[in-house]
Amino acid sequence: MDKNSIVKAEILSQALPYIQKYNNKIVVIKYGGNAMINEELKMNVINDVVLLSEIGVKVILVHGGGPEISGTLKKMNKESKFIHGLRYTDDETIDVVQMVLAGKTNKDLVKLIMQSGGNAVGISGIDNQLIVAKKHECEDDLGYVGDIDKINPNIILDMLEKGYIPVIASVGTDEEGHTYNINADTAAAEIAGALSAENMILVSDIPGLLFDKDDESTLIPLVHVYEVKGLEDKGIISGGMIPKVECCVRAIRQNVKKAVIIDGRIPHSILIEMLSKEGIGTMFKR
Ligand SMILES: Nc1ncnc2c1ncn2[C@@H]1O[C@H](COP(=O)(O)OP(=O)(O)O)[C@@H](O)[C@H]1O
Ligand SMILES: CC(=O)N[C@@H](CCC(=O)OP(=O)(O)O)C(=O)O
Repeated sequence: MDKNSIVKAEILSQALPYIQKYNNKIVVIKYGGNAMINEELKMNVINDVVLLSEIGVKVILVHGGGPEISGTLKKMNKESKFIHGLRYTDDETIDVVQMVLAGKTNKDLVKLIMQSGGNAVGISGIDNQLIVAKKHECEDDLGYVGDIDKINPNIILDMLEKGYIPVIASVGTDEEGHTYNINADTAAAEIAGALSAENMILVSDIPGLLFDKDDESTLIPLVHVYEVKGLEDKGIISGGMIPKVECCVRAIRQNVKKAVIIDGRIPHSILIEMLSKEGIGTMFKR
């Protein structure tokens, strides 16, 4: 008997309890733009998403695309400005955000899922008023950056029911029809919360939450919600990590059982997180 076959069978059999645990359960995966840059890694992430869907997990893919938005703005000679991890979004920028996120990035991901053998439908938070937004409140005026007022999840449930993987771009709209730029981590957390998801996974290009953001060996594997304030006060959480961590906390507070930040650069990081006892990245717990 080939030794390799035995190892493979062993791995599959160890995954069985996790496959059973997640059967028919909703899992929200947020795929960030920084982990989308390399085509090979992109295919790796997409293959994992399709595999999970094939084994009966109700996967929802919420995506960002920050670097693509910045790249398009740069071609227009417009510099991007971020305040506390959120993009300052003026009239011109919101059009670019909608065009890039709900257009190219969304449809590219749908195409990859189809190529990988899955069934996907791409929508944005504007469709069927999935994400009802309002202007983001803070001391700085960020223009058309939105906070989420309400999630209308029926369209997602209909898609899942029919066996489609919903691929969701993080833009929303208000009653007057203004479009808002929503941080994709925020969109994932509110969607996960509205659907009481079993798990929310934020796929980025960092190992997880680090004690020292410039030293990848300083991973914090587990964070309790009550510890977050202290980490913020010590300045450990900054930039794009601020919305990410806040979203994990919000998801947990809305009864999502587990929220994790994982590294999309590691092949099959989603499967390692979901189907093995080792886990990966930073897990947030109540
Ligand atoms: N404590 C920390 N641990 C890890 N990353 C951190 C930390 N504090 C700030 N960061 C920054 O947050 C970034 C991740 O956020 P972001 O770039 O918005 O990711 P994504 O595009 O995947 O949503 C990292 O690249 C890093 O520069
Ligand atoms: C308000 C705000 O900052 N919105 C983000 C939306 C895209 C996003 O979140 O993309 P990543 O997940 O790739 O960072 C932006 O304009 O970049």
